[in-house]
Amino acid sequence: MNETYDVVVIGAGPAGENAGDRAVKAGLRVAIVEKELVGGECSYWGCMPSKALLRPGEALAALRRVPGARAAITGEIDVDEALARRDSLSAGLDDSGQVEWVDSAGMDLVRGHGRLAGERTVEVTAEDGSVRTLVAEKGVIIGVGTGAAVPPIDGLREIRSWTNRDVTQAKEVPARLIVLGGGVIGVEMAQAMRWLGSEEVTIVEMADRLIPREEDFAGAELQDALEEMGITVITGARMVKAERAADDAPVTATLEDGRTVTGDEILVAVGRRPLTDDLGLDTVGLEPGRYVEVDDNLRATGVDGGWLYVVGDANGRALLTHQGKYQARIAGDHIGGKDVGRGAWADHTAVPRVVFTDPQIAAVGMTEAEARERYDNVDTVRYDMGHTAGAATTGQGISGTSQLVIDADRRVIVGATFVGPHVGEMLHAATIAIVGEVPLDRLWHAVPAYPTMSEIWLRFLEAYGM
Ligand SMILES: Cc1cc2nc3c(=O)[nH]c(=O)nc-3n(C[C@H](O)[C@H](O)[C@H](O)COP(=O)(O)OP(=O)(O)OC[C@H]3O[C@@H](n4cnc5c(N)ncnc54)[C@H](O)[C@@H]3O)c2cc1C
Ligand SMILES: NC(=O)c1ccc[n+]([C@@H]2O[C@H](COP(=O)([O-])OP(=O)(O)OC[C@H]3O[C@@H](n4cnc5c(N)ncnc54)[C@H](O)[C@@H]3O)[C@@H](O)[C@H]2O)c1
Repeated sequence: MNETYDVVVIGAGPAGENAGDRAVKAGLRVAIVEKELVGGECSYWGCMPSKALLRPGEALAALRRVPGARAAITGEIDVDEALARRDSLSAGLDDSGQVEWVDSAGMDLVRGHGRLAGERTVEVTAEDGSVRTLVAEKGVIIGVGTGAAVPPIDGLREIRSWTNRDVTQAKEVPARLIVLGGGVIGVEMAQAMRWLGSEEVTIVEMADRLIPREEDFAGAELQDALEEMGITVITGARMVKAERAADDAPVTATLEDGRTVTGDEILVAVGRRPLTDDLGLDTVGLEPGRYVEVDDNLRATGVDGGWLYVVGDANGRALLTHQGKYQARIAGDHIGGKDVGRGAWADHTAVPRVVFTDPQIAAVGMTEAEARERYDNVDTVRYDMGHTAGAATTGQGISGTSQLVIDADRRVIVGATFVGPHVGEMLHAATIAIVGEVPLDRLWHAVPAYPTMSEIWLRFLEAYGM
């Protein structure tokens, strides 16, 4: 027999959970389908465990920069305690807390693999093979997320390798780690593993710099910091082969120029693929295995009737928890009949991004290159965080380039990048300035407190001639 709801959400990650929650708050009856752990990738194999693994090293690095305090460091990182903290922050892979939350939010949890079976219909196959059919009178919200992409490198798919799941839940720190991909996961996990005791960490990145989607100075300054702590960074390199003589033997990776790198583990971190291949997309005229294109109300553009929403990683707009949750709130409100204004327009103009390494890279809005494509007159202004009084009082040797990208015709900020310890906490000011299109002449009156690192805002404006 079919079970009828107003809304069926497929995928109980951060995006699906939030979309369902908002739909309930709008008075709708909601079922949420989950095939693995309620909470999704972020809670167990993403944001939370990765930040837990980085934090001890980051805290120690911060203390080492403080003369007088650094003498108090007399030991090493307690790796067992660090891993236990990781376990705690990822709930020991136990989703009972999240299940309780789903319940308290008023959603019905349906365990199993959900698939569309035509318009407004979801079939859920449970682990025991039984199938339930859920009918969604108002609509279906897809929030199925992504999995690690594994490139077609000779041997790589055949040997034992690590994805984000293995590295974030590692029980031991490998002595030698090869990291394929110098994007966000690659650099964060390379630094975490090095801090936690890996003797040799080698990053192999195809592009000519780390974090290639951000400003070039950011990747270069991060590379300097990683190399200084003993990490080998190879950029502009193509891996052509990966092999192990036996499952427990070391892995040897061969690069296109003949160089080889040896490790105990190899982490593959070259991007993601949407989990839309086995989702019944073909039953509603969409192509399986792709990111589903959506409009700013998060409705799939290729589906008539506006009943299918896709939120979070699965629409490929911005593979970030906060952005998925933002979309989810808009989708949940929209399906509940609320006025959502222009919808998820910030996806195009003001996506905040933080790479949680030391130094951090924090960016929002457009890079300089993106802005130059979009606007006729673009100015940039750079300043070194190290020259602020806040950096001097925080510690010794703090430095890092920061930059504003300005649409000179409107005199508003359209992009910002900060490099330095803990600069992620500075990012929201820039996000507000971009979203609010705050004119620079008005910003002049937003006076940063002395002595904070936020004083860089004053220095930016002075450097811009104000
Ligand atoms: C190592 C790592 C670190 C990260 N760090 C950060 C960070 O610091 N900050 C940040 O903002 N982002 C971070 N991210 C990205 C973040 O994890 C994702 O953007 C976020 O999890 C996406 O949320 P989602 O709800 O769209 O998908 P997911 O979290 O992937 O959840 C999707 C859920 O759907 C379920 N599902 C899939 N298919 C089906 C199906 N057919 N039927 C039923 N259920 C299904 C899955 O089991 C999963 O539970 C990180 C990612 C990784 C891998
Ligand atoms: N702090 C955060 O917010 C955070 C942390 C981790 C992950 N994430 C999210 O997860 C997503 C996935 O992370 P990711 O690091 O896997 O992807 P990514 O897109 O950030 O980086 C992948 C990197 O791999 C490189 N690459 C691709 N193919 C390659 C190959 N064959 N050989 C060598 N290098 C290759 C790319 O040039 C790129 O630099 C990110 O885009 C981000 O949105 C966010």
